[in-house]
Amino acid sequence: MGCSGCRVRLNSGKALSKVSVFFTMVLIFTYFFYCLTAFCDSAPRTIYSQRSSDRDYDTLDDHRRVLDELRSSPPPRPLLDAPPPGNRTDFAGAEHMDAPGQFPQQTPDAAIEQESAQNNGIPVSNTFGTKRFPQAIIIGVKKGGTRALLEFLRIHPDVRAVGAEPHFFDRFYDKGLEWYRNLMPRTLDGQITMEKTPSYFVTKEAPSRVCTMNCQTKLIVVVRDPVTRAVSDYTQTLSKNPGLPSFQSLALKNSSTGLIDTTWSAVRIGLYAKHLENWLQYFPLSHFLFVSGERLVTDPAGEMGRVQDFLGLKRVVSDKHFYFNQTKGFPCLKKPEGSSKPRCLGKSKGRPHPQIPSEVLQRLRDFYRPFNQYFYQISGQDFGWD
Ligand SMILES: Nc1ncnc2c1ncn2[C@@H]1O[C@H](COP(=O)(O)OS(=O)(=O)O)[C@@H](OP(=O)(O)O)[C@H]1O
Repeated sequence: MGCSGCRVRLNSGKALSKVSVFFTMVLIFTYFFYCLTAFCDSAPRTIYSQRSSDRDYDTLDDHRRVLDELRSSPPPRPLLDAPPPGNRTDFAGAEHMDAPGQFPQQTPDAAIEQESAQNNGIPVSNTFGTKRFPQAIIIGVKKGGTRALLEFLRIHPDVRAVGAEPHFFDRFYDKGLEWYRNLMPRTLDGQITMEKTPSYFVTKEAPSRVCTMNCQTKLIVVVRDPVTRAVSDYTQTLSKNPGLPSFQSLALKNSSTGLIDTTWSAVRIGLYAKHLENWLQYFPLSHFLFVSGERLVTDPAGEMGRVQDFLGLKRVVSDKHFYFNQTKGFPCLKKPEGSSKPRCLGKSKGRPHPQIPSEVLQRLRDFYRPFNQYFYQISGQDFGWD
């Protein structure tokens, strides 16, 4: 009895081991089948496939890290390797307004990143719309009021603009048009892409280059009395280099003759007619809008009306967006895009100018007069600087 029990146990043991061998074989077969059809993730890989997979993770990590860095820290990094001495504050985000804040002055990358950050962390601008070449560019003039104009325009829901100055058509042209297009914010159909780089107006090659991108581009030039503009330019340089020689010693070739030194950029930039002639070789006058830098201060809404008409936009930006800030001495925005606070431009916009001897200013005024007259003639607008 005892032995027959042993046999039964022996037989059932054999049957069990046969079943387990069968299942093991099935498992091994299935495993190899999956490996052969490349679905097997746990199979040992070749060195190449391991590397490429690591690379995928690295890339993802890199993207995540860069995005995190951009989100967590405001971007103090200068956009472009070497911004020109006269424009550094435009890149570094170094401009601070009198209370309660400042307009964005940051790198293109950061400006683009901020667009997504502004949507409660939902990268709306990264997912919708298309990066397009600008249909309109503020090409000048330096110290004319270009930042104010761009920030006023950015209130408009149909305008999307790069925050910083890309300097593509003067300094970074060799990076190629795709590089430039990539700096642009995404826009939906019907929205206008814009940028401002005031040095384009005085860059010889800029007109042909802009035309190579698109000869239909609309061009906006903010012009200001060239004498005040020169002093403003000098003030900016002086703020970065307190040891700078006096304005008069730079503006005059020699004090006894009173001849103006036209090689000094602060003087040369104010020869608007000369620079405009260069642009008119590539663009008809109808492609230009000349904005008065003076009226942009005294009547921002009026000047913005002209700009919106020129761009074919609905007149959205109006009186109700501005108030005159007595402390700043300039118009400020009641409620700029993405903020609930009223804001003025940074400290480097609208700063006090040093006292310049009146005879030097008069000498400059006399020098500019014929150029101004000629500019009024070509542009068809009298800015009343004389
Ligand atoms: N609303 C408002 N707030 C402050 N400043 C204003 C404003 N509107 C025009 N301006 C004038 O803009 C001048 C600076 O011009 P830009 O922005 O073209 O300068 S830059 O070329 O970008 O450096 C700046 O020149 P300065 O007064 O010499 O600082 C201002 O006079």
